[in-house]
Amino acid sequence: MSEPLLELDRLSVRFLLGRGTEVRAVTDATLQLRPGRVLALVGESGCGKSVLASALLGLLPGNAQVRGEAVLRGGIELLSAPEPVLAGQVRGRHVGLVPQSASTHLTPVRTARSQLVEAIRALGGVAGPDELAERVGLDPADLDRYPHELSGGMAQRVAVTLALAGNPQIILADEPTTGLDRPLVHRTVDLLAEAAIDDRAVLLITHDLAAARRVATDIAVMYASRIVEAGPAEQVLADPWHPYTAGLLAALPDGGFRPIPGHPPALTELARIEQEWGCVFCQRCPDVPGFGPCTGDPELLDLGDRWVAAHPPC
Ligand SMILES: Nc1ncnc2c1ncn2[C@@H]1O[C@H](COP(=O)(O)OP(=O)(O)OP(=O)(O)O)[C@@H](O)[C@H]1O
Ligand code: NI
Repeated sequence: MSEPLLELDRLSVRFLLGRGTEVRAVTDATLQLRPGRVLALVGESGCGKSVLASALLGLLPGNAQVRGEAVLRGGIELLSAPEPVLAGQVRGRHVGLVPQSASTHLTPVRTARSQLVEAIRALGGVAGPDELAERVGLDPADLDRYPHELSGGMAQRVAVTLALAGNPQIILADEPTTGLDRPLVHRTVDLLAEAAIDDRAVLLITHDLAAARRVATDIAVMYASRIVEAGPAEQVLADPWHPYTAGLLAALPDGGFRPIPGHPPALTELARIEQEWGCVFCQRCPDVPGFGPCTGDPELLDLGDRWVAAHPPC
C-alpha cells in the first residue's frame, strides 16, 4: 500500500474547563489518509469529529490540551508545528479545509470571486477562479454574487473552491453537506471524492452514513471521542464488527429506520463511566441485555487494514 499522506498516532484532545472538569473530545485517535482515498469519519453529533479536524490545523482554543502525533508525508508534525509553519505551509497548501457551516466563513461584504481570487493569490494557486468554479459545478457568473445572494448549496461549493485554491494534497471536509437536499448532497460528496485523485486524499467528516457509503473508500467510526472501528468502507458497511456501527446502519432507511436508543454519554463523564462500566457504549449496547457491565477495556481486534475495539458479543 502507498505511503500515507497523513498519519495520526493516538491523537487526544481534552478541554480543561476549570475546577478539575475536563471534556475528553478526542481519545487516542489513530488513522491514516492515503493517496487516492476518501476516508469518511462518521459518528453522532458531539463525538469529537470537528475537534479532531481542528487539532490537525492548529485551530483549537487555548484551553485545549493536545497529545499524540499527526505527521504529514514529508515530515511536518502538525500537533507540535509552530503557528508560522501551520499558517505558511500547512493551511490551504498541504491541507485544505471545507469548514462546518461553510457560509458563515465567507466575508459578507465581498463577492465570492474576490475572496477566491485573494485565496488563490495568497496560496500561490495555479487554477483560476472560473476553472475552480467549473470544477465544483458552479456557474462562474455566480462567483460575482455576495454571500447573502448564494443559496446554501452554492455557498458550500464556494467553500470547496476556497479549499481547492491552493491545490492541497489533503482536503478536510467537515460536514460539507449539512442543510443540503439529497441530490445536492450527492453532487457535493461526488465532487469532493473527485478531489481524491492521484496523490491526493479526502477526509470526509459526516454523520450522514448514506453520503459516506456513496463515496468513501475507507471508514472510521467514532463514538464518545474514540474511533471504535475502521477499515475499507465496503467491508465495514456490509459487515460491521462494532455494535455501534451496526446501530448506525440500522438507523438508515434501508436498515429499517431503527435508531439506536439512548444518547451518547457526556464527554465530561467518560472517565467515570469507563471506570464504572468498562465500556462507554455499554449502556446502549444491544449485545448487553439489561445493561450488564462490559468490564475492562474493550478488546482490540486488529487485522491490519481493518480493526475494531469492542467487547466480544456476550
Ligand atoms: N472549546 C471547547 N471547550 C469545551 N468543549 C468543547 C470545545 N469545543 C468543542 N467542545 C466539545 O467537544 C465535543 C466534540 O465536539 P465536536 O464539535 O468535535 O463534535 P462533532 O462530532 O463534530 O459533532 P457535530 O456532528 O455536531 O459537528 C463536544 O462535546 C463539544 O461540546
Ligand atoms: Ni462537527
